[in-house]
Amino acid sequence: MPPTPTTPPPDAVIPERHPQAPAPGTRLGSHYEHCFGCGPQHPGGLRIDAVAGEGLDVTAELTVRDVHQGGPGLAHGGLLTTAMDETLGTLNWLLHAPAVTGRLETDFLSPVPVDSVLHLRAWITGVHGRKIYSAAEARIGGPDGPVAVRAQALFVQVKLEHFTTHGRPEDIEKVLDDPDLMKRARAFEVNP
Ligand SMILES: CCCCCCCC(=O)SCCNC(=O)CCNC(=O)[C@H](O)C(C)(C)COP(=O)(O)OP(=O)(O)OC[C@H]1O[C@@H](n2cnc3c(N)ncnc32)[C@H](O)[C@@H]1OP(=O)(O)O
Repeated sequence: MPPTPTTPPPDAVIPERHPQAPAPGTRLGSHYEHCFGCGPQHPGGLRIDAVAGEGLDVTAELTVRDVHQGGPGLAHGGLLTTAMDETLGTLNWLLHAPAVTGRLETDFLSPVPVDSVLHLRAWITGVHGRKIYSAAEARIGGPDGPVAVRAQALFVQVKLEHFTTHGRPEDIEKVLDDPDLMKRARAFEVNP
């Protein structure tokens, strides 16, 4: 593939897994209960629950449901991009570096019928300053099935202020008022 802004530059590095990264096999759960990508409280959300891999990688599964349709009986492409975005976002946990999507490129290789189980995998391809480069794929029918969707991304590391400055105030306040410290931290992936 030709280089794009999501291709790591030659002097990007592959960092170490953070010493406090979740152990391989750990379910990462939801970072925010109302998140469209992973929140259990979201009625139509994707409820992605990624699992930490051995290295700088994660896996997840997504069952495509009726509410995810674009064409009749087929997954909406934007929805599939969201699944890639969310899975890529969980890589933050392996670096302990809160980061947001700056750029996300998605290739749709084959249609994805409703009721399909997608096997998602995401991995870090390089880090350069605040920029985290990563890639993901979604295989259909099993972890070794054909690749239906492929993505490359550039995430940019941010500070807590990114969320507290820009988020709708009532939602930020609700999170900050939560007595559960872990929930507060995870909502912003500030101290994963
Ligand atoms: C809590 C986690 C939830 C996880 C959910 C899944 C992930 C998400 O969907 S996050 C939500 C979607 N993303 C966003 O809302 C981000 C919106 N954008 C922004 O806030 C800003 O543009 C942001 C933070 C990405 C970059 O801004 P800023 O911090 O000022 O950095 P900036 O100096 O512009 O860029 C830093 C570097 O990234 C590069 N960069 C930034 N954006 C892009 C881009 N779109 N394409 C290519 N390069 C980019 C810059 O060129 C710069 O490179 P260099 O260091 O070599 O000069």
